[in-house]
Amino acid sequence: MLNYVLDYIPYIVIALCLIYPLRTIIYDQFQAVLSKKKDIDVASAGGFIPLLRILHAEQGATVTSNLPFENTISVVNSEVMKATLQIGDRPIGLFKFLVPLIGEDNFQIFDAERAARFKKVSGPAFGQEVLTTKYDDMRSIGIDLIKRWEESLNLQDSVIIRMQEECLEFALRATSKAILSTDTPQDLDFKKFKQSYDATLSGLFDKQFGLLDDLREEELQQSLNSFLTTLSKLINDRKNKSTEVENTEKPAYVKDLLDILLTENDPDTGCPFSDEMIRSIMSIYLTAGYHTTGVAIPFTLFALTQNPEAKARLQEEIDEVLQDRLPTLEDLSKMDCLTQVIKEALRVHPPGTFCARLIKTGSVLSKAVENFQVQTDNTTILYCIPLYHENPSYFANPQKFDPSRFSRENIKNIKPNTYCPFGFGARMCPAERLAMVDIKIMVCMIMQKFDFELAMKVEDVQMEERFVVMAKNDILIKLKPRSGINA
Ligand code: HEM
Repeated sequence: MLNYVLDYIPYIVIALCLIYPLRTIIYDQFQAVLSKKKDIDVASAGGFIPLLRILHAEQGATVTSNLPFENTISVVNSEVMKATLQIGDRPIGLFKFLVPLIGEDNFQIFDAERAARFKKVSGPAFGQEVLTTKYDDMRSIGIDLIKRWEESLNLQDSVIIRMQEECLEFALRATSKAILSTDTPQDLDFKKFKQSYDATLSGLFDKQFGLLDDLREEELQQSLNSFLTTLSKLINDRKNKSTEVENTEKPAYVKDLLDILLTENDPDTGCPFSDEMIRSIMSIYLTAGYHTTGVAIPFTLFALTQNPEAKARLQEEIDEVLQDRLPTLEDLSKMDCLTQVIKEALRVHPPGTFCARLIKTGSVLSKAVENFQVQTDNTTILYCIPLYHENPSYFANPQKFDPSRFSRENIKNIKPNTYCPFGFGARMCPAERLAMVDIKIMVCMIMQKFDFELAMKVEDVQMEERFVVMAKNDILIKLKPRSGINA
């Protein structure tokens, strides 16, 4: 045995001599392998949400390192969300990319007190009264779309719809109706308005990552100008109309958001809202309501195509409640199964990526958050919405699409501060009710009129992080006629 080992000694010595001069290179390579995980960034992770998924898997509920922003941590914990419910400040940098669209001084980054004062004034714009007044108009937009699809169906047995694209159109129209009123000018070229808006949002989003070449930069500037000019025209038309109405007899009228901005004082200055601020606020509300609602509808339909039992149950409810008539606002509020399906779809496919709060120096947080390394020292907390929704300690079997989680019996079992498609606390979405009605109108009327199935491979339904999480290749839905209402 000893002889056997001795035979190899010369080889070992030669190998060591060869390796020794290369020791630094080998060490560097070894370090590179070890640190590879640390180098992971948004691009190599495949997006910001996948990056957060990886970092949370490595670091636990609180991620304090390797985030692409300074003084920022990411937390997936209901106690931390609870402790920060009252915090109403956001970090300024987060929405900087939208400044060309919404201006430097914009509601998204109003500090807590200013935002609260504004919300008090604008709150009624999303109340029940406005919803009731606007409901028929919003539903008519849905009916227009459905009629268009039916016309295509007259010529063939089935039709394939780019559902995301179509529902984005619905969402932009419905949100405009809700906040800008029904009397949008006749000469508005809606397609152009939508195109310029889409190009603006997409251009601004990519620009922050340095992804615009000169051609797209030029396109962005043109689209932005076109969008802002049209928006100003809409606002001015309405302003003139308000004066006409004021000069004549004032009808009993429920104020929408634009009415409020045109008639109330800015609580911050005590003077009328400036034209610039009105345009900024309208831009923010449109932007916040458009893509979010527009993607929520196709993702709900997609989830139903993959869950035939839930689909059959919902179909039964729709047929039972509505028989052959159009859904009223009251009908929609009675349809429990519809609400549960949409809530579960928003859990599995939340349009929003993350919420953010700035914990200013001196903010007082409850003791409960001490364990989560949240310093009250000018720190931004990110709350990644999908990570809350897919956490198995909050939602058992989270990958399963199970609308019954939101049934009257089960909903009390959902841990508070874990379900957050519309955000949470002081800066929660002010238009949850409006958004739910918009989604319900479309899902309900589509199911009343059509049988539907997915018209693409499931694996081709891919998420793409834009301003919201969108379907990269759209969601293709095949529609076939079924006996239903005569809209
Ligand atoms: C499915 C549809 C929608 C979803 C999923 C959604 C989601 C969200 C989320 C996650 C936030 C951030 C909340 C936070 O920071 O805690 C937010 C804020 C906001 N949303 Fe929505 N939203 C939807 C529809 C709408 C609509 C239709 C409008 C208006 C017409 C709207 C207006 C706003 C505004 C103005 C804010 C900022 C609130 C603030 O800064 O205090 N959203 N939304």
